[in-house]
Amino acid sequence: MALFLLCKTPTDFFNGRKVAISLKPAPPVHHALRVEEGQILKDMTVIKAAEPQTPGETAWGAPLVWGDSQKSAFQRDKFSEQGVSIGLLILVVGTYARFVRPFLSSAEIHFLPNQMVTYYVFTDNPRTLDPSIELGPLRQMKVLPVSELPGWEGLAYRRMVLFAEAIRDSIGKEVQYIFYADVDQEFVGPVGEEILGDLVATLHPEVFGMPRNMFPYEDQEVSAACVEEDEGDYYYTSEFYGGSVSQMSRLARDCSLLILQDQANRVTARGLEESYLNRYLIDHRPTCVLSPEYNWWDSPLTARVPKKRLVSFGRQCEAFDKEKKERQNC
Ligand SMILES: CC(=O)N[C@H]1[C@@H](OP(=O)(O)OP(=O)(O)OC[C@H]2O[C@@H](n3ccc(=O)[nH]c3=O)[C@H](O)[C@@H]2O)O[C@H](CO)[C@H](O)[C@@H]1O
Ligand SMILES: [Mn+2]
Repeated sequence: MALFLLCKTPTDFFNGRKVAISLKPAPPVHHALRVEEGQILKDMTVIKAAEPQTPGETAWGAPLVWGDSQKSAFQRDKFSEQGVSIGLLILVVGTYARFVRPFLSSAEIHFLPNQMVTYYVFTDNPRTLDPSIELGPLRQMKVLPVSELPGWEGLAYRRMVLFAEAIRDSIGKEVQYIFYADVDQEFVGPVGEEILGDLVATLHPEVFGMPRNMFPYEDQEVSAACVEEDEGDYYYTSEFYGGSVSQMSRLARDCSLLILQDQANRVTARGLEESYLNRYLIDHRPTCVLSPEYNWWDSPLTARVPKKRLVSFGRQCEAFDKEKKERQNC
């Protein structure tokens, strides 16, 4: 069954939206692949089961990081001697305010606990952070007010621009490394210095282990995010990525240009920001690839991992059926 088509032949792969001017939440990958809830395509299960579980390196020689590997332990030792400063960017707008406290509390415990971390909270409502959250001695928080981002549509178009400007104007002068994380997640296991690198991207847990022709890259040729059939090594998640200041500055700037180009042409990539990020990461291969331990949720397609470290509750909810969504207050 051909589940993926070329840029030249736009299809209804993602809900029949050739040109989606009004934005709709991106469908979970198992929906995009037409897998019914709880029912996995038999051949796909075989393909996924046959994949090596914890490869240590990418085809281009970048480390593929599993937190409990020896290489990761070595990397942690190396950095623990020198000390680094890291900025963690989160966006908290509208109803997503409900996620910020659990997110930050979990980051205090698990996210680079022995390093200098500054949380940069982009929010339309700084009061969300009252009363202030108690932070560890090496940690601080900076609130960056954002305005006029009505709904997801405004956010999706403006988010990368916001980051690019903030990195250029302030953040870039204050820290050595910058990570972005979706706020609808929680750290549930240690995330240490093994994640540090120049350009760091995380493998999408539902796509990891699938053959290349199943990757849900953008396929509309009119989109700046379009990926040709012979391109692409991995499909990355948009929920967690990072790198050095210069690399993150370039990533945010270039992705925002791709997004603005599509906006001008009244086109939207079907996977929204994830599509633009994947396009960028094909043109600029990551120097460090994080395994799905660093972006995990439970769904029929999710790869099994030795340890869960960062779990997406937002995407977890999307993977539930209607009844479970109600039970879990999604
Ligand atoms: C908005 C959107 O398309 N979400 C869909 C997208 O999740 P995603 O995980 O790609 O997006 P998301 O809903 O988590 O939004 C990304 C991030 O933007 C911020 N944010 C977003 C919206 C908002 O009203 N306020 C706010 O602060 C927040 O930090 C959030 O974590 O793909 C999922 C499947 O894989 C589901 O289909 C989600 O419904
Ligand atoms: Mn999310």
